[in-house]
Amino acid sequence: MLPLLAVGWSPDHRALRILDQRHLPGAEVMRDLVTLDEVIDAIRTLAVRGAPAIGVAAAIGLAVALHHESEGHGDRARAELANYAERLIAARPTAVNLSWAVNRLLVVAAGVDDGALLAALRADAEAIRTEDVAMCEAIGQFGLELIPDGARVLTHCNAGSLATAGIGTALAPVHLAHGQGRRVHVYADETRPLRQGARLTAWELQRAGIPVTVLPDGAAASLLRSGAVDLVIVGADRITANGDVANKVGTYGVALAAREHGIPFYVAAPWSTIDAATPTGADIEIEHRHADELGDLPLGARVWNPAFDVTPRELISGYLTDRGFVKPPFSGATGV
Ligand SMILES: CSC[C@@H](O)[C@@H](O)C(=O)COP(=O)(O)O
Repeated sequence: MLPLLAVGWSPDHRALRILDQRHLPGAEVMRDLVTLDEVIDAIRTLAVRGAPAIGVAAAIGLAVALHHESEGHGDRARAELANYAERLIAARPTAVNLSWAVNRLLVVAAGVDDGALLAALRADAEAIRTEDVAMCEAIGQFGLELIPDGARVLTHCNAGSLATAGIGTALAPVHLAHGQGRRVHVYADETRPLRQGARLTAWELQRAGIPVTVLPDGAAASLLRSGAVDLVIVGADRITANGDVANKVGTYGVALAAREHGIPFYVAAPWSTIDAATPTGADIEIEHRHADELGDLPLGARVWNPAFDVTPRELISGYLTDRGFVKPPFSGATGV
């Protein structure tokens, strides 16, 4: 089976290449993006999505767009750098990996002269991509102990290969366990309103030959009560200093139900998702999205459509990272 390329470079390294997730599961459409507007639009519309993937996309996209739009002149690129960085960071506010990646490139830029700027940005964007691949692999290796033969795992949203440059975060141990011949069954919450679980997680797991059952979000509590699930693993968009976790809306409800029914609830994320500068989940900016995403509604109906929610640390059994299982507080640590 060919590895999944959700985000990376075009073969000539002149463009950001993404698998446009808006077309999944129906069609596999690869797109090459070169302008800043194209990159921002792809992030906003979830053509590329998932916290680590949008960090990688922003890093490669910034390097590529600056090169393209400054026609390769470092002095012109430097004049645009701060403005491009600000616009990219504003594309989606909740996943810390986006600002983490862009700020990392700004630090690199500050350390080189104009003549070396574009090459240095490209090199660091590539380093962010390869580090993400390695972090996913490490998360998978550390997480293997959670997935014995016959494990039944519930997940919410998509924190797999489609959400990273590698084999995913929450799904990394699942992919590796399956690769070792362990039987594993995944229950994928549909994940309203954009259906990342039904469209993306189910597609990714089927492609890998891993058995998957999709359920409506509203059925997750009953499934957990039924005894059909051994553990829950989800990804994260931001983990604050005290251990609170922002992830796709609906995660909090799953965590509450898991606690009620005595089922372990794990969060898997790379170190770059830990935001030690933000004290608690209450300090996280939660992205709100357009009412259209909720489908047909009576004219004039009011809508509350947060893209993420916060799960408090008390509900989290363990934090699985590329450095192993870690415990809050994370105040001494920083992903940046
Ligand atoms: C490894 S991805 C972790 C999270 O980013 C993921 O669980 C999630 O909430 C993605 O939300 P999305 O709105 O699809 O970008």
